[in-house]
Amino acid sequence: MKNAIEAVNLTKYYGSFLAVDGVSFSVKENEIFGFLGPNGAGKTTTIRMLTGVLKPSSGEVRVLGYDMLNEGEKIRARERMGIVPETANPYVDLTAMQNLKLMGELYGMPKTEIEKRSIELLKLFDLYEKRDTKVRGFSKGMRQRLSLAMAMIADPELYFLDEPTSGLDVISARMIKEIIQEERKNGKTVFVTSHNMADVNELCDRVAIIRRGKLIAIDTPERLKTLSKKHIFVEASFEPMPSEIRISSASKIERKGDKLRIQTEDPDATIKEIVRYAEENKLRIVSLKTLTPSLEDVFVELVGGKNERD
Ligand SMILES: Nc1ncnc2c1ncn2[C@@H]1O[C@H](COP(=O)(O)OP(=O)(O)OP(=O)(O)O)[C@@H](O)[C@H]1O
Repeated sequence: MKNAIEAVNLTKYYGSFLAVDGVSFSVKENEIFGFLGPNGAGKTTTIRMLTGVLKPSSGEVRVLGYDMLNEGEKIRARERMGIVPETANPYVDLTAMQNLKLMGELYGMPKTEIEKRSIELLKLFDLYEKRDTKVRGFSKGMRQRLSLAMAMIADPELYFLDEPTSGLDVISARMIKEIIQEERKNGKTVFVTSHNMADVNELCDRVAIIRRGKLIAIDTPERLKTLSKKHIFVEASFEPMPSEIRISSASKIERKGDKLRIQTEDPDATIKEIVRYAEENKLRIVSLKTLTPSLEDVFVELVGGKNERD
């Protein structure tokens, strides 16, 4: 599979302040790739360099095979991208329909196609009834839905979405996430920044975590969870319940109601020991399960639980 995005040693200084520090990664075609980090970590700066809005201090960016540092190639790449910036900005004095039409014209689409696609998108985002209302009267969720609709007008191959669900009502956030997933099914690639672990966990095939301008981890959500050393527990309950149990691979054993909660860095070894222990002591295992950490646990552990530049 080809790469939709390739960033090599991407670096950005604002004056003497190093905001993005030698970041390298690639995003495969048809992947939903999450870019996760606390406030001020460098997510927006990175997405702006990837989309050609901001020139890197050094490093290389290729998007859809185009060199984003070459002006001519950048224009061709941008024709095939849909972008929702951090502060999404449909014009408030235009209606929803007018904003979509304007965007379609910017992409150079034929008039009849703009009309057809706009109606389709207004319906998809549940904005059709409001098509002739000025955006000034729209809620934040409606504006964000419209912004994504505008990014979708020319049916791009690749989306860049900066915090698309941040601060939205539940219904708008859900709708946006569903449409992102639907677009992936249609073969599209999505690069999405977020500081919301739950969203990233739910949406993304792979996640990069950025901290103080540096990439500190990049993997699937499930594999990232295994990076956590502190938060893996095995819960077991036996009949009869032993008053004491010795498990050499456990780092801590606690009684929790009718279960034993066993903290471990090696759940595989611990589970095998529990089964052996039960057999040797003629105990029946009533339940046995592994509690893996949430992506949030891992995130807090890796980034230290603080916003970057507080
Ligand atoms: N134009 C600028 N001039 C100077 N410093 C800037 C500028 N833009 C961003 N910064 C700083 O660079 C760092 C990274 O900012 P950036 O907006 O990329 O972070 P972020 O991860 O997107 O954060 P947030 O989640 O708050 O949007 C921050 O410390 C920010 O204050």
